[in-house]
Amino acid sequence: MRTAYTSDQIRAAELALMAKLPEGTLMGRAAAGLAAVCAGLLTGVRGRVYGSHVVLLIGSGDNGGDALYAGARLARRGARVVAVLAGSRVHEGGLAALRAVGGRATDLRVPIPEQARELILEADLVVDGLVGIGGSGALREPYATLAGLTAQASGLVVAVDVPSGVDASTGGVDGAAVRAQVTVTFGAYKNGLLIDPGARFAGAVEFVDIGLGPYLPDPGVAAPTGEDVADLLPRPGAESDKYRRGVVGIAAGSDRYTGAAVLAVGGAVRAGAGMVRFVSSAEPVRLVRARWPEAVTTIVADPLGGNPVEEVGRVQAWVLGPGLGTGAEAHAVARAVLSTQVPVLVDADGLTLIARDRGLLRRDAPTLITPHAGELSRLLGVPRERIEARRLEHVRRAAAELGVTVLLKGSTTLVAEEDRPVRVNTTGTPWLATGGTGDVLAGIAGTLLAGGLSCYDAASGAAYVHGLAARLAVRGDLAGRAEAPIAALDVAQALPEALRVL
Ligand SMILES: NC(=O)C1=CN([C@@H]2O[C@H](COP(=O)(O)OP(=O)(O)OC[C@H]3O[C@@H](n4cnc5c(N)ncnc54)[C@H](O)[C@@H]3O)[C@@H](O)[C@H]2O)[C@@H](O)CC1
Ligand SMILES: Nc1ncnc2c1ncn2[C@@H]1O[C@H](COP(=O)(O)OP(=O)(O)O)[C@@H](O)[C@H]1O
Ligand SMILES: [K+]
Repeated sequence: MRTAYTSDQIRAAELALMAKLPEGTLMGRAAAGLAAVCAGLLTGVRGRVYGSHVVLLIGSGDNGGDALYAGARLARRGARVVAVLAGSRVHEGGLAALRAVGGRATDLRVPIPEQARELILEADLVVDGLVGIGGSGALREPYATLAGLTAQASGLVVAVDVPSGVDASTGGVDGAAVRAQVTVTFGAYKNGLLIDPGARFAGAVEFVDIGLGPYLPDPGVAAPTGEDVADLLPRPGAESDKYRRGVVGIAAGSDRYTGAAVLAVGGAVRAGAGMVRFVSSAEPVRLVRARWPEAVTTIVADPLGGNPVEEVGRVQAWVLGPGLGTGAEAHAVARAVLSTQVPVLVDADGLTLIARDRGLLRRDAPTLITPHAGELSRLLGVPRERIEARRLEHVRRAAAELGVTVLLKGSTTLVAEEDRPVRVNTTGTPWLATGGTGDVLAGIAGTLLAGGLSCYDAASGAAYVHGLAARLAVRGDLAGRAEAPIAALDVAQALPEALRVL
């Protein structure tokens, strides 16, 4: 499990560790790690460090100090290093170290942009040491202008600890931020490096151990690794039969929306359900039978004329909602499914139904909801953009207010349950942004619920496997082939291979 922390948590740990070490030890470790990554990158693109042009963007805090000491190390190896001093103060020790080895510093406090512009645009490497975990709020000038210029840099951009402009604790970005190819982070991951929009700005994250581990508190955010997920997933044993492996019920589709049902059933079948029981009206049932003969189907002609799921048979978990519709008949199906005593996953139209009738969520058995930001917006009465800008806050709030497990979809998928760290998914690809992939995800998570996983584990396990399957589908395999668009069914079809390589 990769754990992540807020700035305050990291600062407290750093203070505890620093108290046991001679002054400057941590910054020394940080700068050495930063310089090593930069040297490796420069060697990769230019063949050597010697003679390369390095520009350091230096703010007034210790983040700038790290960059200056790292710059001094690069200068010692023959790099031509210029520090752009953007703050009202500068880390004096770092600046002296840089100057001592021939590094230059331009005092651009007065007329900043022009000179800095050329330096940034033409450098082989720009090192962002404007602000780190001490940053708060939108970047002020001249930092904002400098951060904006990094988007036009022709060379590499490496952020120190966290890209300036990204809120390290939340991943929020208000205004300009440095867009880095690589972020070299010290001591521990910060939440903002894993959660969008911040994660997008961080690029690849390189971790430098400065010895903080024993001083870190319990994390508020955690990203399961492939190994963690493999450990969670149920595997059939010699004694297994289809019922013990888990029967998942899927109440989805309507005469108007048939595809969602086919995709959700496909996700469930391909994720390894013992059995899928599908219940819907005649047309989706016909299509599901044609595409997935493995599913056992039940047609409910009149959901209002009795309990619409009574005839379905025993299931260990339900998936409710994809393509279900939102009228009175769909409501009757939702009420019947949510009245059962087994875990229920609510997605898509099911979420619209519970947004209108919160009473449906009053139940004893566990409930997992899987909204995207638009659906969560209706549930919380918060604008969609605000949810996307502050995912961590809103996924936590939804779990607390609704008393359910929440999987928030989007460019970063998060899973929240009260009193547990928010889980972040690290697989996936922007190619997943295509109609129907969410239905496949619902089917996968339903299978894992039916297999006995908790909502929390089923949701995070499903997100991981779904994202991995999508990556496989996009490339044909994982070995660096070119990418191609995928359709939702491709994700379902790639599930066995994803489970094989996990
Ligand atoms: N504390 C420690 O033990 C260690 C800290 N390290 C480095 O120190 C950093 C934290 O240093 P600091 O606490 O000095 O803080 P920072 O250097 O992150 O930033 C603080 C400075 O930035 C200014 N600032 C804050 N928000 C701003 C905004 N929106 N616009 C413009 N200016 C803004 C503040 O006025 C202050 O001068 C870490 O991110 C890391 O890079 C590392 O050297 C490792 C050890
Ligand atoms: N930019 C993105 N990067 C990565 N994954 C994405 C992105 N956009 C969407 N996704 C993923 O694609 C799926 C889309 O699901 P959803 O929004 O329910 O669409 P649909 O209802 O069409 O199935 C989710 O798993 C979501 O996390
Ligand atoms: K930074």
